[in-house]
Formats: sequence, structure tokens, C-alpha cells
Amino acid sequence: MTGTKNGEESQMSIFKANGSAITNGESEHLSSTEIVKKRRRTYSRWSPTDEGVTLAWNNLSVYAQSKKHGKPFLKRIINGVSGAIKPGSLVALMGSSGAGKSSLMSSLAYRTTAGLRVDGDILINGREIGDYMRHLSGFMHQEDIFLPYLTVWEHMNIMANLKLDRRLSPWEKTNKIYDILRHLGLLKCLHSRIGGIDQNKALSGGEKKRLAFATELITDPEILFCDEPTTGLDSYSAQKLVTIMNSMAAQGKTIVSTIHQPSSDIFAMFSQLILVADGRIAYMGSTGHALDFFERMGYKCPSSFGPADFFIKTISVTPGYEDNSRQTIKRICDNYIVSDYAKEVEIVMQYEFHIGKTVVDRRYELRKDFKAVYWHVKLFWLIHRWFLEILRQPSFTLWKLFQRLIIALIVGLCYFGTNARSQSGIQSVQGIIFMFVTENTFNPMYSVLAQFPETKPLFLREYKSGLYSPSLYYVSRILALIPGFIVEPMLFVVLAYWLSGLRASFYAFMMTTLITVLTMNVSSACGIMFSNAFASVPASLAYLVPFDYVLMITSGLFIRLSTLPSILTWTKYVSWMMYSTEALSILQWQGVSNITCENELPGVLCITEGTAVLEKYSFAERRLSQNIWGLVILMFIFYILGYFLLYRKVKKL
Ligand SMILES: Nc1ncnc2c1ncn2[C@@H]1O[C@H](COP(=O)(O)OP(=O)(O)OP(=O)(O)O)[C@@H](O)[C@H]1O
Repeated sequence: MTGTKNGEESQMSIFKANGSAITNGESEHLSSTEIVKKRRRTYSRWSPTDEGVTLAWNNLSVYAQSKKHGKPFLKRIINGVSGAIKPGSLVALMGSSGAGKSSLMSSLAYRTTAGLRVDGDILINGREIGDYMRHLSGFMHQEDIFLPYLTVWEHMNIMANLKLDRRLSPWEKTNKIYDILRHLGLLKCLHSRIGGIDQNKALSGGEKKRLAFATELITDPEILFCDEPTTGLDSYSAQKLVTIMNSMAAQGKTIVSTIHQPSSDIFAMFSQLILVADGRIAYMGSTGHALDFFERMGYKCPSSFGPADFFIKTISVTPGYEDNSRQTIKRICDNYIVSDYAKEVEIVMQYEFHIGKTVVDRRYELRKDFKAVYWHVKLFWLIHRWFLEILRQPSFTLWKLFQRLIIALIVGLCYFGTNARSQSGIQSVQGIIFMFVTENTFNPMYSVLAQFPETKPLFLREYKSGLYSPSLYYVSRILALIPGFIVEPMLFVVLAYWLSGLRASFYAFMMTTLITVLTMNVSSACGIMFSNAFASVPASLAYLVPFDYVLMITSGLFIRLSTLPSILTWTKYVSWMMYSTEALSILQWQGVSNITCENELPGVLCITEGTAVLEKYSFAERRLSQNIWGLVILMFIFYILGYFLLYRKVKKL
């Protein structure tokens, strides 16, 4: 590693080094074992090495906030465990459901959720774990979360541009991506869309798992955590994946993986085994010696059982036999603590906690040289990603535009031939304005409600892995939506304005377009604020619908604003429908003085001046710029509030 530019050399050679090669996703072990052995730390000689990372933990407890009879208390999930994992190990972390595997692994990976508290020491090469783990380690989650409309190449390219050192050239990044995809057998799907659950043209489950794996390999992590990577895969795909993990470990990587019910073949590929039972360690040591350990305590694996199934069955709490099961678990855990296996682990751990701490020239130090991508570059790639996703969603682009054009056509045709300079024309013009405002308020406000919740799981995962901040997510998501917020209302106005016979003035047309675009943007900002304020789309809807009524009533067409009850006068300040309606009305009636009184009825006032039309609705000509500023300010207020609501939610998780 030394002498290379920020570890690129190692980053560029994930699969090439040290005599292990994978061809078409298959692994062939060459004579790598000896090479690896030489490179690994030899603890018996107390000699430090700068290759790979050793993970050690001492007296580690994990607590979850829980409630009993309404009173909060801390529930202990992991109970003062210690251990160590050497470089070049492929570790199977196993235990029955609820034993604490995920909690232990996420603590070791420095990726616990907000509800968990971790006590104890965790070291990487003698140094306490911290934020640097984000560059040093990878974490493959059990559930894959991808943007389904992106292709494999787009996904990998964006991730490489977000994750890798900023000094790497595009050529180096591309090479790296090709290298990883080739070795994971994904090159053939390079331009296939990833796909969601309901899409036919998509990657298979196994390919998605490998893509998730590939995503973690981009940074060439020294230590990789995998949460049930084989779950949902057929035995062939599972074996293929574990084979790849095995060959990576053979190159000196440290890999920890929780795994459920592996076949005997897959199980045998793991070099180390950690059994977790009831928050304690029931066994930690070489996979090959685990059967011996159990046999010595009188637990012999029947020939009909695979070893993995046997271990899990032995350390599980059997319903109906809870006390017996717990006694068995206690006995096994107690026996492990005093066993030679535990002593072996203890040696490594003690080394890490004492001598290892004083050795500074170790591999993790080299990652300190890592130069993260600039925030504006991240912003670019994030916008690019969301934009591609939006553009490829038929419901969000073509169909939506088509729907808008149809509505514009209907509005235009309904009011076609309107004579605006007549008494009935006044009603028609105000009707068209109402349609312009409502169509660009309610539709966009409801359609953005799902935008943030849809991408929230992906955002949370990437945010927790340190990829970008909530503000970058929020701003990039909005900037990717804004082109749609401009094009849609413009198309609507272009068609509906001229068909419906509104004022034939270039100025009025341009200003109407501007105000309609602003209306849609304020409405979308309000929808985004609501979607970030509540936990789900139905909850946002529950509050948004009553709010809409207030908006509509205070738009100025249904009630004279001067007659609003004093308790509701504030509503006109947040009612952008009022700002838009007043501004659009001003544009139509400003300077008009030739309104005819065609069918004069006795006792009905004939309006002949535009100002009188405006007065009828409590509108005033002088407020045009005030209304436009009102729209702009409201938009920013909604966006800013939306961000704080998102931020508050994220910090709680
Ligand atoms: N954030 C949390 N709040 C409350 N309890 C939690 C939390 N996280 C985990 N637990 C509890 O801790 C215990 C261990 O959970 P964990 O997910 O680590 O188990 P596991 O062995 O990974 O199980 P599985 O194999 O089913 O995923 C469970 O009883 C779980 O309910």
C-alpha cells in the first residue's frame, strides 16, 4: 500500500492480487494460502503487520430502549461479549432469530440505529472505531434498495462518483467498475434496468444481491459486513456469492457475515464461526473445530443434520422447553468462555488492546489520506440520479404531461370564444383563472406527497453510511423535480390561455405563465413540507385535505377577503391561491374600461371598468408585485420548513 496514491493501487486490484482469481463469477483457489498466511499478523510472535485489519472488541454490551408497563427501560441485547477477528477471515455469524446477530454486527460496523446504545470497546487495528469506518468498511444490508429505473452501469457509475476518492480520474473509476462487475458476473447486465418487485425486465434476485455486493466493493473496503447476503437466493447463487467472499478473504480482507441455514458446502467455505445465543457468545473459532467443541460437551451432530442446522438447533430456545433450552445455552456459553478457543481469541484481543494500540504504522492510517468528493459534485450526481429516475417513470413524465394537456384542452374548449368584455365574460374569466389556479395547486400538491417517502429508505441507508447529508438529499431531490414544476404549468398555460380567449397581450400571457409556474412551485413546496411532516402518505393526506379547504375558501373568489372572520384573517397570508387569483385577475382587468352591459337586468349593477371587477373581489391593482413576492416567499418558507421537518425526523432515527 505504501507509496500509492491514497490507496488506489489496492482499490484497483480487488480481484487481481495474490494468486486468487475469479473467472465468470467462479473462484479458483490457487496457491494463495501460503501467501496470505505470510501476510497475516502472527500473534504468537507479537509482530505487527501493515496488511489487512483486525477487529477486536472487549466487554461489549448493546442495549435497546424498550418499555415495560408503560415505563421505559434499557433491554440488554448483547451481554458483555469479547472477541477478535483477524484479516483474511471469512466469518459466519450465526444464531437463532432474535439472538442478537444483527445488533452485534451493526455495533462492530459502527452502524447502529438510534434506538440502540453500545457500551464497551471496539478497535480496528488497535484504534477505536469511529467515523473513519465509513471509508474503511462496507456494509451489505439484508434488503437491497435500488432505484429500479436505473441501469446497472448508471447505478455503479453514480455510486463510484459519490463514494470514491475525488482524485481518481473518470477512467480509473470506469475501470474499477468494469473490474468489479466482470468478476461478479454482472457485465452481461451492464445496461439492464435494475427493476423493482413488479417489473418484468429486471435483474434476478441473485443478480441484485451481487449488485448490492458490487456496490460495497467500489471502495475496496478492508472489512466487509454482510447481513444475510444469501437470503432469498437459490443454492447455486448463494454458493457463487460465498465463493466470491471466500476469495476476497483469501486476499486478506476481513469479512463478517450473518447467515441463515447455510448448506454444508456453503458453511464449509467460512473459515471462522461465531455463534450468538441469548446475547452471549456460544462459540468463536475455526469452523472446523466447532463440532468438536459441541461434541466434548455431549452434543453430537446427528448424521442427518448439517453442522449449521445442528448448531442453531442446539443453541435455540425451543417453545415449551424454554427453561431447559436456556440452561443448555448458559452451559454452552459458560463452557466456551473457559475453552481453548476463547483463549485463542483472547490472545488476539489482548494484543489489539495493548501492544496493537501502540503500533501506529498500520493500514487504516493510509485511509486517512482519503479525499471525499466535494459537496457540489455530490449534488450534481444526486440530481442526475433522481432526474433519471423521475424521467423514466412513465407515470411521472409522459402520462402526467399528457393528462395536463388534456385538462388544458378541456378548460380551453369550455371557455372557447369567451367575450371577456361583457358581464357574462367577467364570470368566465374569473372561472378560467380559478381553473388555472386550482389545476396548478391541488394536482401537484398531492402528486409530490409520495416523492420523499418513496426514496426515504434509500436516503437513510446512504446517509447512515456517510455518503451525503440530509441537506444534499433534500436539495438534490427538489432540484431534480423543479424542471417538471416548470414545464408542466407552461404547457398548460400555452394551450389553455389562447384557446379560452384570455387577454390577447404578450405581457399578460408571459406574466400569467410566470404566476402559474410560481403557483405550481409553491403548491409542490407545500406538498413536500407536508410529506416531511408526517410519517406516511395517508397521515399527510389527513392533514392536507382540511388545509386545502382553507386554501380554496380564502382564494378570494368565494368570499370577500374583507369579510373573513377576524379569527381567520391570518389564513389569507398563507393562501397562495389568493395571491395567484388576485395577480391573475389584475393581469386580465388592469386598464380595462370597455366592458359592455349586454343583458341589463333591473337592480343588477353593470360593471364597465376592470378596476370595478377587481374591487368586487376585494382585489387591488397595486398589489401585483406584492402577490408575486408573496408566492416566492411562501415557496421558500415551505421548502425551509420541509427541510427542518425532514432533519428532525432523520435525527430521531
Ligand atoms: N432498536 C431496537 N429496539 C428494541 N429492540 C430491539 C432493537 N433492535 C433489536 N432489538 C431486539 O434485540 C433482539 C436481537 O435483535 P437482532 O435483530 O440483533 O437479532 P438477530 O439475531 O439478528 O435476529 P434475526 O435473525 O431474526 O434478524 C431482538 O429481541 C430484537 O427484538
